[in-house]
Amino acid sequence: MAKMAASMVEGGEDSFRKIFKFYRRRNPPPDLSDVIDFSRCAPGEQVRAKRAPVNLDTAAVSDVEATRVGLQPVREWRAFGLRGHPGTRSRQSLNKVWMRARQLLRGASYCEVKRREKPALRQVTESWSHFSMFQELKSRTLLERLRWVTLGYHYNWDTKTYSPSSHTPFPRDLHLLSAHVTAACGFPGFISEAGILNYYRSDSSLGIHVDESELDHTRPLLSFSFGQSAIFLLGGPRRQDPPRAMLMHSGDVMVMSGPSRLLYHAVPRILPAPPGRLALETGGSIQTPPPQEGSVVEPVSEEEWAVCSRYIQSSRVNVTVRQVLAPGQKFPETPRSHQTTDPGQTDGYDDGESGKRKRSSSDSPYAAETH
Ligand SMILES: O=C(O)CCC(=O)C(=O)O
Ligand SMILES: [Fe+2]
Repeated sequence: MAKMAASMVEGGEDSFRKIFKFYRRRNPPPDLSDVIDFSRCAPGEQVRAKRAPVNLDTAAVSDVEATRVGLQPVREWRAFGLRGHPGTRSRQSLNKVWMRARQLLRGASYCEVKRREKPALRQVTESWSHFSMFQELKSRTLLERLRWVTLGYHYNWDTKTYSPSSHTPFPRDLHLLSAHVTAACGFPGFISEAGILNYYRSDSSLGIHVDESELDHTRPLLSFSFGQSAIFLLGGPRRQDPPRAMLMHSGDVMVMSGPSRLLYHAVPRILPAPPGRLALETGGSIQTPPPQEGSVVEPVSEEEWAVCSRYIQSSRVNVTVRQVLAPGQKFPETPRSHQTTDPGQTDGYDDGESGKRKRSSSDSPYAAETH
């Protein structure tokens, strides 16, 4: 079975879609032996050929700065790159930084939320206060329906653009967290301008896509994962390039930078978190974590913390943070529409089965449901 995924990699044209379907399959469940699990790499261990340790700039972020945003000191992070990734020439096409993230599901309480409502499939954009958002989320059914939230420059799913007319201030704590992670990875001066939070239930998936709507691609894209684990497929610069499968666990941070910034990727499957993994985030209980001295992270109420802790026992939350503009760059007068696929593809985010899923403003391209 492991051979099956491997042979698809040689398959050419549709190999990404085939592998996506292979990992999404319910019956029989797929063999996961080809899926890279960075968490199984002990610190200092000589990693297999595919993986390579990444040098972090430990001087870029002081221990105090790291602690303030909920990070461990940089010297304690375990960072890996992916060597010889198919479709890239980079020997370190992917940096994966391991950290202990203390704050969870914070995105669910950020204001200005876009959400999709079922069964009316109505997309609404609303300004919600922190409090009313939380009140809404307490309703189990609403929480189950939540698929995505946007921050900063809100992404327009129809035009695939960001614009200055749809903007709310980017949360300071998430920006500082992102700026410290990028600085430690060798990218100082990162400005967090847009965020997309994806909420995954156990049967959710995210279709094959590339994130290219940002106007400056020289800046890295960050991805923070919380809750249940996911199989993440990282392909090449062309839609059909075969992907490599890896696990994203709670607390993982992925930094897509350099040539890997514009690689196709997808999430075909959500998997239960390894035993004990979520205890890191919840501190082993559903009690609110004690406030850290000097912390920049907004405090959460006990009630809010309990809802979030419960939610991630069965769901996955992924937060991507993007810099949209280069320093000093302005939005064009007439926004250009971005295609998120290579020529020939009409649908930016597909679910691995061409034509099956049509996108519109009432149908979020993110966290595509499998059913
Ligand atoms: O959920 C993930 O790990 C990936 C999310 C992603 O690719 C995106 O938001 O563009
Ligand atoms: Fe993406």
